Amino acid sequence: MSALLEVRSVKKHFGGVRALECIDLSLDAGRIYCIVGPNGCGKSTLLSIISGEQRPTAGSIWFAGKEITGISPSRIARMGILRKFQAPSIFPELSVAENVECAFMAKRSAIERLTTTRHVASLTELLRTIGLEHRAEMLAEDLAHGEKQWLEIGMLLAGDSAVLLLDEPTAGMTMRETQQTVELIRRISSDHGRTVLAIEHDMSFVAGLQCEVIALLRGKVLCTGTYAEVSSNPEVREAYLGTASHV
Ligand SMILES: Nc1ncnc2c1ncn2[C@@H]1O[C@H](COP(=O)(O)OP(=O)(O)OP(=O)(O)O)[C@@H](O)[C@H]1O
Repeated sequence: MSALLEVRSVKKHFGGVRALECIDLSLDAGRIYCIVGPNGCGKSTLLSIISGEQRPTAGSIWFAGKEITGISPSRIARMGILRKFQAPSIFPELSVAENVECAFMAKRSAIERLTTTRHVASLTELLRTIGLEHRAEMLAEDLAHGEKQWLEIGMLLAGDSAVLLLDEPTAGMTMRETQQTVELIRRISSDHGRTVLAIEHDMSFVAGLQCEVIALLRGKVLCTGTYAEVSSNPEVREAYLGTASHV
């Protein structure tokens, strides 16, 4: 089976700063991947190149067998690669259900909008997936921090997404919220078949996902493997505060 998303020999230089050096990645449909690495190693730059916000200095990005290098972020989003930033992009003055409704509206055709029974079923199912069915009528601005993040993930799911790019999805969350986010992302992959590529610093989150981990260091892929494999790699441990006990 060919990969859904491929990063081929991607470099990104900002003047003399070599943010990325010859990155190759191959992501399969429906699987979860986590990028880890110290501050400044190129994690955000890599996500920005995949989502089209930045052009690589060299190399290419391929999605579902087509080259998407240099395509605008909005076209890439319409093709099914959606990015979530740390600060949630939700409509605070709308209810939780209305927020998800907006995401459904953005993708549905006029005829589909008229088939309300099917739509109500999808809305209810989606709210259940993100654990917010009991909050459907609550204003989004009144949600707890973690719930706002789950709502935005739900909005990405409601759109025609094949790949979700998540930028530190558990930043600022309690341990319990982090654990619930692990469960949500695993459901997104197993039940909804979405590919997830997340950047994360919280190693309990990375370990909980039980996914392929990609360790970056100074713009290069240092190693890939399970959390246990990557976290026991001496170079990875060295990169995190010398012998880093938190990896
Ligand atoms: N627009 C830019 N102009 C110049 N240098 C940049 C730019 N964006 C990123 N860099 C540099 O590229 C390198 C990689 O940055 P990047 O933000 O991708 O790292 P990161 O791993 O996401 O870091 P963090 O974990 O702190 O978010 C850093 O040295 C950074 O200073």
